[in-house]
Amino acid sequence: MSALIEADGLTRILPETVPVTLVKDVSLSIDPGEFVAITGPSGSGKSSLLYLLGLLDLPTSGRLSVDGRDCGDMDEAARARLRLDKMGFVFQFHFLLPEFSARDNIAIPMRKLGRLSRGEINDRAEALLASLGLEDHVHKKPFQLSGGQRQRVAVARSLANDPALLLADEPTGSLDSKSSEQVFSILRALVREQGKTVLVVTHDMEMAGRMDRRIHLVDGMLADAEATV
Ligand SMILES: Nc1ncnc2c1ncn2[C@@H]1O[C@H](COP(=O)(O)OP(=O)(O)OP(=O)(O)O)[C@@H](O)[C@H]1O
Repeated sequence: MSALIEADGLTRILPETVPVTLVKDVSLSIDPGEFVAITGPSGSGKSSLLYLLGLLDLPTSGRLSVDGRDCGDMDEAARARLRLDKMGFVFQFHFLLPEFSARDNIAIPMRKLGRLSRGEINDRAEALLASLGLEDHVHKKPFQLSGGQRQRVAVARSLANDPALLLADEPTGSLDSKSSEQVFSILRALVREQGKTVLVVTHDMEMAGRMDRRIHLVDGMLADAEATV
């Protein structure tokens, strides 16, 4: 089986007067269907690494390939296309557009990709919402939803284009324990039942302990990446 993500010596240095090293010499490989936690102390570079792996930021040096494609010589349009086609993102704060309904928020990435008709997009958005227990909230705007419901809409949006890879940055960080558990269960089901690959940045070591593998960072570098499966 070939890896979905392959990083070799990935390094990101901010060119400040005194350069800031966010990520240093990270080499890793993520296989399809893995459920992986990225852990580490505050400021250790977890988000920075996730952004590099998600093609939201560019490494200063090192190589990255996603789905067998070398990202090194891609221009921003090619990176954007690969993101839209293969990746879904969930952040700590939902970043839903406030003036759009839940359904219309989910429709946006599908419209951008341009593969489905308007009717198909609406049907798929409604089906995604129903699959996450939100069938009664299709036409509600974000302010009419609870924090946990909003985050489930954000998960539905991340799944809009049926990505192989889901990248989540503290997806339960702003939720109470019940909603956190609900979102965690959804992510786990995406891996176990749909074979998706899910990478989650988390401070929550108990949650990380329930995932397949932990990638631990200290000062932007890999510490011990131990596997339990
Ligand atoms: N634009 C920036 N300018 C200067 N320093 C930055 C910038 N972005 C990030 N950093 C620094 O880089 C380091 C890594 O940040 P990053 O957000 O990746 O860490 P993290 O492990 O995700 O942290 P947290 O758990 O607190 O969210 C931190 O020390 C941070 O202060």
